[in-house]
Amino acid sequence: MWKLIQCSSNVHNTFRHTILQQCRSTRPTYYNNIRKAFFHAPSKTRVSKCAPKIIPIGLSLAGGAFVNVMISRNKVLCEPKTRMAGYRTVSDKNLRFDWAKFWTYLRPHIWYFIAAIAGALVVAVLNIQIPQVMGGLINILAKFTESKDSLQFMNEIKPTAFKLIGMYIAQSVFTFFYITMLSNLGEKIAYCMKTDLFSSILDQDIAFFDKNRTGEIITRLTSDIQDFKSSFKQTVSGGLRAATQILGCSVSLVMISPEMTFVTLLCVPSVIAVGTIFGSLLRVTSRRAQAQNDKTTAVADEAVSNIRTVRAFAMEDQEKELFNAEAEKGMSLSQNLGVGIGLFQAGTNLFINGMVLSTLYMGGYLLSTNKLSAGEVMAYLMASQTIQRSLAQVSLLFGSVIRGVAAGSRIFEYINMQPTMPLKGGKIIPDGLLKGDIMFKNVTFAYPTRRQQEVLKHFNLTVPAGKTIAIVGASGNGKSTVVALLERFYDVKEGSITLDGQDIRTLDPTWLRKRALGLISQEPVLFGTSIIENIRYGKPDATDEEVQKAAVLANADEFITSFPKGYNTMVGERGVTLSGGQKQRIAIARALLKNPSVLLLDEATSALDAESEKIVQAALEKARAGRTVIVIAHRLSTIQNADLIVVLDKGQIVEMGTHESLKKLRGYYWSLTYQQQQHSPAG
Ligand SMILES: Nc1ncnc2c1ncn2[C@@H]1O[C@H](COP(=O)(O)OP(=O)(O)OP(=O)(O)O)[C@@H](O)[C@H]1O
Repeated sequence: MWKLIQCSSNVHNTFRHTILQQCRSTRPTYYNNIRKAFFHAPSKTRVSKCAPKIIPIGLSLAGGAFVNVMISRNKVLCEPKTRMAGYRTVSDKNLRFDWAKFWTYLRPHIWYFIAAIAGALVVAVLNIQIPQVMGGLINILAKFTESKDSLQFMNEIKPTAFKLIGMYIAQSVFTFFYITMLSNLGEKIAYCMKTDLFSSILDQDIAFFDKNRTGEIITRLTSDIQDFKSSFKQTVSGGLRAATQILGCSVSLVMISPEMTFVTLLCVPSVIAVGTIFGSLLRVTSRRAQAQNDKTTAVADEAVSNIRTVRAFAMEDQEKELFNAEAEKGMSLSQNLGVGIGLFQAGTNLFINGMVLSTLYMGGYLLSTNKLSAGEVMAYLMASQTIQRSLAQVSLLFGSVIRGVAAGSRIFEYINMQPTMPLKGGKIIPDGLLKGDIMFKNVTFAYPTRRQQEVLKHFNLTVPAGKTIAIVGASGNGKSTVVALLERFYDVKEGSITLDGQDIRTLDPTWLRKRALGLISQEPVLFGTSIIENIRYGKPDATDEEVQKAAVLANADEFITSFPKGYNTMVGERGVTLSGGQKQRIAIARALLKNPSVLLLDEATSALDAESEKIVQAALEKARAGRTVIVIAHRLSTIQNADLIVVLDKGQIVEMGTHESLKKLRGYYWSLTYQQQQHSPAG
């Protein structure tokens, strides 16, 4: 299957240009159509009005790569397995169950599967034979209804009765065996899928998290995995047993009486046809219901994780209303699904009961004409009842299959997603050689979720190693974006960012974040563990002494050691048991522990009161020594000592200089300082 191409917009522009150039020479007749389609493209992935036919184009890419690209009705597709730097290919129909992927999970545990199948087959064979043995038993009973010779009766019935007991015991043992095997298999597959899913989610671009709500993402990890697992177990165990029993008992039925079997099975094909149509309708409803459940979870997740904001704005009622509305939509979709499944099961029951009645009618008739014995009628009834039970099980499994396939499709959608920015791989500047020279060269950038809004426009900035640069400007002017780009949370649309002369896109992102850069932001996020573990997050292999040294540097050691449990104090969820200033100093210690060459301070003291700000500021002053520092600050009083102050307005640098020179300029910076002096308590 051809894969849909996705790429970041700057890559897309180059790609578009390359396609058009090559198309002009190889497919001149389609050139205009394709050109029109590309230039009307509303987003990077879809081509709105496109060439009427499928047009394959051989495409040579930079670096000697050659791929076949296909412009289909409204999409640009490339060959499966094609890998192009900067592109990600996604399955055209994201929400289809990916059987090939599923096989990669099943394959390593195939022996469990085979063992389970073998066990289930033995059980099924026993289930098929039991009615026949039971029929024999009935025939013996019928024979002795007139005669009162109990000794003879015991002698005749013993072998058949023991055979039956043996079969029942074997049936139990093999049932235990195959269910255990299947359960193990299901757990192993679910474990592998869950870990791959989590890993894929964590590897996604930051833009993915901008687009998708946390609750929706978490649902895939929790209820979708759970649904898939239980559906898999139920379907394989129940389905396998039911299928073999239906097949085996059908053979028995034919052997006992072909005429009766003919009558019984007359209506099966039509039932299968109706079931298939019904099934696809139910699958769609099930997917919708699950998507709606995700939304409901997301609303709850947001409300609960932001409970303080909800409480502070007295928004409990509105949150409840929002949740209720989403839950109601979910309920109505699930109700529709329930009605569908109910209809299906009711129809199946009707069919099954019809089968029993016709069997009795025909059986009675054949018995009266001596074509069948009582035991044979009994065996026939038991076999047809086994089929009946199996069919009932199939109809029950149906709902579970639908839920499982929908859950699996959603899990594979995320597992198959490839981030456009790798997390690892690339150049590393060896320790000791990293200086910390930073340069933004003609950078233009728009967030992936808002492509029309250019947040930085032709932004140029040089930060020499060891210097402190402050970026100031009104809110929403792109200050934090500068930091986000340096951290490579996003890639620039145009231009480049270099560290010691190396484009950061060529550097190993893990090394860049772990070793080169230290970020301290306004809202320090701590994990719900001990203080020492929170600081150690900056360098997992740090010794206790290193942790304490970083805490001393961050002016945090004093307050930490004043706690009864010192560094082992638990901080509570997101650090709720600490004050803002304390949390911030732990975050500083965490960043300093990795000894970064570049320190990024994004409004690190803005959320603090004057007293805490002074302590944190003192910690930051110590931390600055020997590092390149980029400070973003609202309170201009905190950045007066910076070597250079850059004033941003609407994503462009409008002024640059030292505090004194900018004040003399009496421009934007001066007016910002003036406004703050007016509003400060002293002013
Ligand atoms: N993840 C995002 N997705 C889409 N747009 C964003 C995102 N983050 C920020 N923006 C937008 O980018 C613009 C610049 O935001 P940025 O956070 O860089 O401003 P700022 O100058 O740091 O503001 P503040 O001083 O208030 O923190 C704003 O218009 C903002 O709405």
